[in-house]
Amino acid sequence: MPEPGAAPRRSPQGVPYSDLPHIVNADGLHLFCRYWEPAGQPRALVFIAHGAGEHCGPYDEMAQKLKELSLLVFAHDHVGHGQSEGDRMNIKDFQIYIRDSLQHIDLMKSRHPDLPVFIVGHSMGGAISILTACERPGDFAGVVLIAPLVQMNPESATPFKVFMAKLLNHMVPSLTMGSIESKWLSRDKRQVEAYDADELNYHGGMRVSFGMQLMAAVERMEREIPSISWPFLLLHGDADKLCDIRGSRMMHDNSPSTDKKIKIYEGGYHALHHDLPEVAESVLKELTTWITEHIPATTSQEAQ
Ligand SMILES: O=C(c1ccc2nc(C3CCCCC3)oc2c1)N1CC(N2CCN(c3ncccn3)CC2)C1
Repeated sequence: MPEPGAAPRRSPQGVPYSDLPHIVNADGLHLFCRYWEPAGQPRALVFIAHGAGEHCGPYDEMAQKLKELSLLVFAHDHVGHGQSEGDRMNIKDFQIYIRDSLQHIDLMKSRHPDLPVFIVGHSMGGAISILTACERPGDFAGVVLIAPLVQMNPESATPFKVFMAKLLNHMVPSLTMGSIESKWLSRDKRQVEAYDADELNYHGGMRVSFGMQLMAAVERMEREIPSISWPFLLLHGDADKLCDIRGSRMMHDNSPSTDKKIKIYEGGYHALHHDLPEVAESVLKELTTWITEHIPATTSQEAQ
């Protein structure tokens, strides 16, 4: 409880968190949450992990589709993103994203103990999803990964550039690197304009220290992939200029999971779920179908 008379904690946009759905993470930071609850009894829980520099608002359309299928969808803005507290798009340890995700997932599981849990993650949110599922390998009915960050692009992250990033991280960690233009992230101009106009997105350059955390997450995933046994669906565009599709191919080919699927979108850009309408529609169809097919039959259904 806040100290008596203390000023209310407010979001970066100045809104008191007492007026916003939120959780407080282990570091005392307020994380803005969104919930899409079906009218009747939910069939499953779905946690959406957004990517770097964005927030969970743009996943509303996806969440509404899942809610229509009686799935209870929930998400939060990661530390330093959107309406949550924290230094903008910066983190001292990537594990914080995973810890906070597990905190939110555990909260929702405590409210719905008998429901299967799924995770959907995009880009860096895909890395968060993978490492979260790796921490609780038996807890998730499935993981859907949309253009996940799994591997660095060998053209952009050359050994020399990685060496320089590590050197700069020791010298000037807050130095910002160049950022990819949003027009290379989606072929739908309206989506690009909406992304660029969204003030809840981070539009600055990526700090070297943040890039190092992403690289550390990539190295962690490389070590984890040979032991991944949970079900997953990978959706990736082969024209992705940010998160190399080779990472998704490597995960699909090298994980021992017996329930894995990869769907490649020819010409697809990074933000597949916000790419051309026919691609975005297909992504929604693929993930909603895959999730509903992976909801275990309930004992009452089995009895029929
Ligand atoms: O999670 C990410 C993201 C951002 C920058 C990244 N840089 C790396 C490299 C850096 C060097 C070390 C290895 C990793 O990985 C990144 C992931 N993103 C980009 C965000 N998406 C959100 C949706 N987008 C969108 N939406 C609508 C219209 C246009 N774009 C595209 C950008 C999420």
